[in-house]
Amino acid sequence: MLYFSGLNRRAVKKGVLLVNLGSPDSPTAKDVKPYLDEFLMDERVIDVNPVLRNIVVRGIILNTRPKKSAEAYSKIWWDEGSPLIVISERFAEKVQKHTELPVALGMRYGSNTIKEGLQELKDKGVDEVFLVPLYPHYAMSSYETVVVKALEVQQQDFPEMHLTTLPAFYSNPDYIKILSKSIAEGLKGFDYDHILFSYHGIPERHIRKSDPTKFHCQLNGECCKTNSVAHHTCYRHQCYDTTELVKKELGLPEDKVSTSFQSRLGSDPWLQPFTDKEFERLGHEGIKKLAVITPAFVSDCLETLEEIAMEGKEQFQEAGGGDYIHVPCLNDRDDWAELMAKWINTWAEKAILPEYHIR
Ligand SMILES: C=CC1=C(C)c2cc3[nH]c(cc4nc(cc5[nH]c(cc1n2)c(C)c5CCC(=O)O)C(CCC(=O)O)=C4C)c(C)c3C=C
Ligand SMILES: [Fe+2]
Ligand SMILES: [Fe+2]
Repeated sequence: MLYFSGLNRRAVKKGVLLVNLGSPDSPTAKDVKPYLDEFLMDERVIDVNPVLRNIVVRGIILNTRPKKSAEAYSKIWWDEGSPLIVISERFAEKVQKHTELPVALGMRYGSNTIKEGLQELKDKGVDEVFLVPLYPHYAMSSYETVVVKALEVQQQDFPEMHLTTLPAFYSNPDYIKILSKSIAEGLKGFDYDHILFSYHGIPERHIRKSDPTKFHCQLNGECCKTNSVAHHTCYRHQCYDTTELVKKELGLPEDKVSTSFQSRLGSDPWLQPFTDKEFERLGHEGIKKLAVITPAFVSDCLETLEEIAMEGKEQFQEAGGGDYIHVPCLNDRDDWAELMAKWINTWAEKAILPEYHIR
């Protein structure tokens, strides 16, 4: 479909690039190593000076982590490949059914790169791209690095292209409705004692670095309750907001819901409370039936299928807990693909981005 842009009424062709994190090519240490190298050498993931990052990543982490990670990936790998990649492909195909704009998929790390995704769009004549980082929340190690990489690639290889980016949608009312519906379906028939919302963790330092005011984010929980421009880029605030909005949408009892942060790496202070410690606490406190929700991820992946659905269950039960479920991510649900297409079509027709509320 052709659209006209600006005063000169230049015909532009619009298209969409969905971007997810990426996975290794196979669940072997040989393939996990180069993938982790690219991931952890990203200055927005391990944000220390380049010399130190090289020592920490290549001199320390990559000596042991690939083998351990490969074992974890082996437990969740599908016949078709990495769950994250397969689910993202299925999602992109479904979105394509609901929009006339060409939809391409790229990964931030590993194979199926952002460059390949943009090339696919270019081959279809696209010069106006709607960039969709597949993360509900803003973090420099997830959303921001996708945007920066896409802009770098655009400037270097596709100077004629123009990118518009979908904002973090953690509080978008339509998104919250669909997320809540998926949770309600996942909880059906499970008479829970407690629901834990577990988000991917990040170092506390990242929150301070992303604070444009440089004084708002105090990491004490109180800052997140006062309205601030800092919340556009405060991952902690946005995660708590998603929990609150779902709690409200589903009318969940206040005392049966909590929020925690998983997957920490290294010894720096990371966002707390930690999910694994929460499993122990809840088990010790006599919680018998626990449901875990993982809204930092739109697709199930290593962090949900292995760390939460497998390891988490063991940790909770070892601490005295009983029945345990992990509610799947949105994955390729029809309503989620339709919502993404609605955002895309609204942008294409009216140049309007979806509504979200900063509080
Ligand atoms: C400093 C380390 C890391 C930061 C910061 C980080 C932030 C972050 N990550 C995701 C989403 C995912 N991470 C995944 C895997 C993963 N993450 C890290 C490290 C950091 N992540 C590592 C080392 C790994 C690899 C696996 C391992 O060795 O444990 C995945 C799963 C990928 C898959 O193939 O399934 C996702 C998804 C977000 C959203 C985020 C910041 C908010
Ligand atoms: Fe991660
Ligand atoms: Fe805050």
